[in-house]
Amino acid sequence: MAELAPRGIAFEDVRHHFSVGGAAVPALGPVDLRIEPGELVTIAGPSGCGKTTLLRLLAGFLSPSEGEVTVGGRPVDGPAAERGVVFQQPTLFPWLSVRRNVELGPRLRGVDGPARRDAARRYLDLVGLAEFADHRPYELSGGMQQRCQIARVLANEPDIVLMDEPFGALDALTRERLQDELLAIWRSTGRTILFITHSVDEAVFLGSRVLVMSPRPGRIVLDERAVFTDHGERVPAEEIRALPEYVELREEVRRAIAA
Ligand SMILES: Nc1ncnc2c1ncn2[C@@H]1O[C@H](COP(=O)(O)OP(=O)(O)OP(=O)(O)O)[C@@H](O)[C@H]1O
Repeated sequence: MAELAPRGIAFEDVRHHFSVGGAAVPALGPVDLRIEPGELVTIAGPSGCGKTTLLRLLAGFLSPSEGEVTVGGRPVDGPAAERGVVFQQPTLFPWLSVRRNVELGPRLRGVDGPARRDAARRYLDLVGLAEFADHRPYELSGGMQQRCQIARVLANEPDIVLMDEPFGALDALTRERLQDELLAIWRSTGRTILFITHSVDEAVFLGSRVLVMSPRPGRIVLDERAVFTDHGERVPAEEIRALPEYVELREEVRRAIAA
């Protein structure tokens, strides 16, 4: 097998089961997966197939029942700042301003005041919230709160960003805007991103690589390179979505999910 880049992610023969009423219920696996730094991997699959479980194993919130998850060759043995998680519902502290929410991670890591403020400014700017730095989270719309959460995670300078249906609760227009913003952030930061979605279109539009999982216990049944993110900067989203190869991959993903 080809050598994985130093900060690459590997799932090796990973299985996970949950104990329900004393019985082991298989939720995931076996999964063998290698992700190179800088990939934007989208993961789709039927409800309950184990997408979140896969993400939680990489986040270090769960340990696999069997097999091993490694980053840069080191086993994942708990959460770490190098792996940031963006949840479906923003997890912001309502009593802190937007800026202080974003500064919190760097503050906990002992980053000094000026550097913290710099990081907050840079990432709030990146997600288009610079003007709202002194607002409280509850003064923001759902989409803005989600952008704030993304800035908060990026301010920790994670190598890997794990996103669990981050745009699922947003209206269609906001969602499309955030998709474009995420691609811009990905291009400008070069982060590795794993992005779970229920939307076939979102998976194909965002992914540099698209994975589809089978029904529980989830295995990877489709693993395709997608090139549409390469067009993103030059070609409007609606033109990308009309490309024959885009439509074809969307159908392929849809069929894989339905199989
Ligand atoms: N803590 C738990 N205890 C018992 N079973 C669990 C637990 N967490 C998840 N499961 C089960 O494991 C399976 C996979 O769950 P998971 O949340 O990973 O799926 P998913 O693909 O993310 O689902 P969805 O798309 O609906 O969010 C499901 O059948 C779920 O009921």
